[in-house]
Amino acid sequence: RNGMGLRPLGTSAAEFEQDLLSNLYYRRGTTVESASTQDAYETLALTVRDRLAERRVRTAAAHYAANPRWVYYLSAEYLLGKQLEQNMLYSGTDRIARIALQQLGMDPDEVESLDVEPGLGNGGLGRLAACLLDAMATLDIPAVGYGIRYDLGIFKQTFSDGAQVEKPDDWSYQGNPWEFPAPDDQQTVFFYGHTERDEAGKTTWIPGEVVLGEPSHMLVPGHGTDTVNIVRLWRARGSESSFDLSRFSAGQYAEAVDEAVHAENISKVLYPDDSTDSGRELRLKQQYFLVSCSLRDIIRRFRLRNSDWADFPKKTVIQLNDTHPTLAIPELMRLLVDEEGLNWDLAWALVRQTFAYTCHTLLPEALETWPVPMFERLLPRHLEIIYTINEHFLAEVREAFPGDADRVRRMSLIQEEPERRVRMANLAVVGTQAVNGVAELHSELLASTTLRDFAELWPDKFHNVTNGISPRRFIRIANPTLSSLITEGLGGDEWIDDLDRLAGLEALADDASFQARWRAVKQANKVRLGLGDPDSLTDVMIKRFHEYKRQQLKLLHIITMYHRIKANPGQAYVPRTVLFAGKAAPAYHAAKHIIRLINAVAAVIDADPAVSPYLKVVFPANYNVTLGSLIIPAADLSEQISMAGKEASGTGNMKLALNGALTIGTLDGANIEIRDRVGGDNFFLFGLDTPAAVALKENGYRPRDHYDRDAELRHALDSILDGKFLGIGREVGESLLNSDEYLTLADYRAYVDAQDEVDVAWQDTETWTRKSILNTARSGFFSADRTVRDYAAEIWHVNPVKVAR
Ligand SMILES: CCc1ccc([C@H](C)CC(=O)N[C@@H]2O[C@H](CO)[C@@H](O)[C@H](O)[C@H]2O)cc1
Repeated sequence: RNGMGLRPLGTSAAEFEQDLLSNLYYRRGTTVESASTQDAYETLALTVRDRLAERRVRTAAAHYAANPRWVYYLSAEYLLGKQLEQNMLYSGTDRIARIALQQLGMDPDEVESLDVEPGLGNGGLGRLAACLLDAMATLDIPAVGYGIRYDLGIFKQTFSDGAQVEKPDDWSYQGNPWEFPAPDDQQTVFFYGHTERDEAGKTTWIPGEVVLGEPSHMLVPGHGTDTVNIVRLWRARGSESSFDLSRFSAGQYAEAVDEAVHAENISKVLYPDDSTDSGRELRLKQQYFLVSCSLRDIIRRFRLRNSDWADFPKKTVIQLNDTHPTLAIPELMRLLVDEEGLNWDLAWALVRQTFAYTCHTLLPEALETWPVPMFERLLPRHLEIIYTINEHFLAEVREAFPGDADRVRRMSLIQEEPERRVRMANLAVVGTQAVNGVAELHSELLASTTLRDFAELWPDKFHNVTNGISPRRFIRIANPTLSSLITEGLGGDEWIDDLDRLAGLEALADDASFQARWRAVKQANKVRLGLGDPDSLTDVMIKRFHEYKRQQLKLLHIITMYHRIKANPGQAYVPRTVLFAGKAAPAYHAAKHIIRLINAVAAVIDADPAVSPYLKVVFPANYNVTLGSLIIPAADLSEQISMAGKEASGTGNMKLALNGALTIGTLDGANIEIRDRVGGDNFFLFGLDTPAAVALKENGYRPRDHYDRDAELRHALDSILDGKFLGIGREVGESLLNSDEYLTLADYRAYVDAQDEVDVAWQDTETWTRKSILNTARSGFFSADRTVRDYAAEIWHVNPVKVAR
């Protein structure tokens, strides 16, 4: 019997098979003979889940006993990826599970193919949240992730005539075996209504709408340890009384369920924007729903072992993943002052010590602000609290910068002109003890531009924590063949949880046989991907579509190659497969025009026998964690070509370098730190850096100048404008020629020249392989474990709690 008084779950294939059978009979209610593949999948999932749940129980016991300082990660998005393969690896059941399934006459691959990816995020921010949760558990840090359990995740992308088409992603319509619903922990959330003050000055919020938040959690296992943390996702429900029986019996069926449907709409769908503030009221409702449910749950957990509010910040650090959960600041003030009766100053001191804020963008349009009238209607009490916070804060600003009215106007939590709006980024900075950017350049630019006023007032509040990625997800699971070659080369697999050990590969970078096997692994991964000629240079650009990321620049290079090959058919060319993948926000038309043009160019090249032997453009639909895990191991060249000063960090750049791809990139985001660590010889750098880009924009940038003086560029743009590609792309061509906000034409020549260097380098196979091995060997820094260690040391001040076996 283990510490929980239970017979420990077996580790042999026979014992696993036993558990499979009992789960098939007792939890799935069927037999081997009549079991469907879905039955087999659910049963397998439950059997694997049990082994992690066993650790979860021991983790909860250890955390309860330790009464530690907790990290609560509040995020509107989590891109967790498929769970089965990960949970089999972490529970050490991947081998025995396959044997047991075969024993029962089931095909493991067929069963595993039913695992679904919960697409509860848009891109970088959502995936980073998942990588950090994985690292926190692996480092034995007591932590809980809080989020929203959207019924519909990020839309499914298909193409029709090359144009993006969005379809709803009902990811859990077959159910989700990886979650534990906990309706008993439901919370009550208020909206609308008004506030009343009694003679003692105590404020009460009389809501106009009441909604229930029902949680379910998924296990977040650590790798190589027994810690199993959780991510708790809230789903909105109508209150008991929301079903109107009288209307129903009057035959008004729709009206009868109206209130319930209205409530459930709050967690119905993820907003598919990843850098433009939609400003929709439902989005604000989602954000408040998330923070209200989560804070009540955090306080419930605090009270299990503590009773003095003064201990709250000692036992609790809440990380705000961008501004989306910033309402947590006024909400905790409301709970402490209105419900717990603390005085304002004490409550404010506790709140500021409790929260920390990570900013993930530099784009002004991505910084959320909410119209005061909408805010007042939906959250009347919170607006009052924000006004009071602002009053105290602006007094502090006036004190520190007497007579500087402009600064007061810039720093105020309320934008006054042209309309009154609540500035969520300002509130996030004022209400937290720490603010960080996600790469060195980003953090510098935050302190010197976007949040400059605040950095001048509170310089010590500003930190940098460079992003990282889970080595478990993005090399051990995504690239098992490279992982076993590395394990062999290093004489052990400790590197997976201690990524700096990859440095040991440097000694093998020139070893001919190791090189040959390194190339063979990449080749096999290309064959596995099955998109384009495996012998060609696989040139990969995988990320959300946005003009600052400059997929349009990659497109100009493709068209230039096309023209060169057409113009000089006899010449030898490095065969290249250019792979795009990524979604555009449905309302982002400029990005969707670029997608359509890419597919048109791909079709024209594919149909051209003079070019297609040397150049192929592929664009697999519906980019997500699963597709990324297939593409990344097959990549030779990683496109990180954003306009300098625009990409906060990037994390795809780290995943591709870790898997041996060479980067062609600008001095932007984490590209700079990747180049510093892998070495300038092993990175293709080009383009304007941030100061040069800013200067060019300030001195009246004229894209047409580049068009006029660069023949290849002019030829490429003219072919777009003349409709040479199925008549598609005029909007793209005109916006480049007339506005080109992200300096695409200014960087064109340097980029094309750098790509020519790539072609030359590719032909020196040994040197290319050496550079590839060195990229992997020097990527240890970009482990999410290092990122979490930085957060823990600089911002969270938390310690690991070991879970006894
Ligand atoms: C209001 C709409 C909205 C939604 C999401 C966002 C995210 C912050 C966008 C995002 O995913 N940012 C990316 O975050 C990554 C993780 O830190 C960085 O690596 C990327 O550079 C950054 O673009 C902004 C605005």
